[in-house]
Amino acid sequence: MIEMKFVTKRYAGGHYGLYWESATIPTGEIVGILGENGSGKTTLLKAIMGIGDIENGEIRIDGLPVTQQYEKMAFITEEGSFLPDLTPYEYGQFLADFFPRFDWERYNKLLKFFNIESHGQIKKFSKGQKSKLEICAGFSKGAKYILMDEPFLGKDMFTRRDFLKLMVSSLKGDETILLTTHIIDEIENVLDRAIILRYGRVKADFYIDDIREEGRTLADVMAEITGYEENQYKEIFD
Ligand SMILES: Nc1ncnc2c1ncn2[C@@H]1O[C@H](COP(=O)(O)OP(=O)(O)OP(=O)(O)O)[C@@H](O)[C@H]1O
Repeated sequence: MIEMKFVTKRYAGGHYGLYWESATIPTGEIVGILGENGSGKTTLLKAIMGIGDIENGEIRIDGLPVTQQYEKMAFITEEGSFLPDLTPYEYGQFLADFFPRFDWERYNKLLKFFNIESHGQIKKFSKGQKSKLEICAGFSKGAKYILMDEPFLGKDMFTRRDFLKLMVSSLKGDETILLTTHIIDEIENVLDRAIILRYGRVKADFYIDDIREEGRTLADVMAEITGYEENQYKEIFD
C-alpha cells in the first residue's frame, strides 16, 4: 500500500509541483496518473520514489519510507536507469545483484518478445529499443510497486498494444502499478483507477468501473475536469 499525507513540493518561482492532502493506493491496483502537461505527474512518481525531496508530509510504502523499500520498487522512465556501456545481459547481472527477486527467465522472455539483442551495446540502441529494455528490466525486478512514466512514449501502435497485453498477462496480481500517460483511450480498459491532476493537485480520483456505469469515458471526464473546449483553436486562428 502506498500512503501519502499532506505532501507538498514547490519548485523555484514558488509554484506547487505537488499539493496533496492524502491518498491511499492499495496493493494490486493499476492506477493511471493523468493530467495535462505540467500537471505534476512526473513530480508525483519521483516523490514516491524519493527522488527530489518533498517539502512537507510523508509518503510510506507498506508502512515504511521508500528509502527502506527500494527492493520493492521499479521506476520505468524515459531517461532509463540502465548503464549505457553494458549489454542487456550484463545489465541483467547488475540488476540480479541488487534485486533479490530478479527473474532471469522473465527478463530473457521479455528481451526476446521485444526483439532486444542481449549482447548488443545499449548505447547503440535506438530510443525505442532503450525504452523497451527499460520495460524488460522494470518488469523483471520482482518489484511489488511498478511506477511507469510515459511508458508509451516513442513506441509504435503495435508495440503499445503488445505491451499492454503483456503487462496485464505478466502480472501476478500483487503488484501495484502507477503509470502516467496521455494515451488514455488505449489504457482505459487496463486501469482500475484514475487520478487526474491539475496544478499539482488531485482534481479527480475514481474507479473506471464507476464512470463506465454512468456511461462516461475517461476522455469525457478529462475534458470536463480540464474545461477543454473542442473549438477553442478557432478563437485563435479565426
Ligand atoms: N526541476 C524543475 N524545476 C522547476 N520546475 C519544475 C521542475 N520539474 C518540473 N517543474 C514544474 O512543475 C510542474 C509539474 O511538472 P511535471 O514534470 O511533474 O508535470 P507532468 O504532469 O509530468 O508534465 P508532462 O505531461 O508534460 O510530462 C510543471 O509546471 C513544471 O514546469
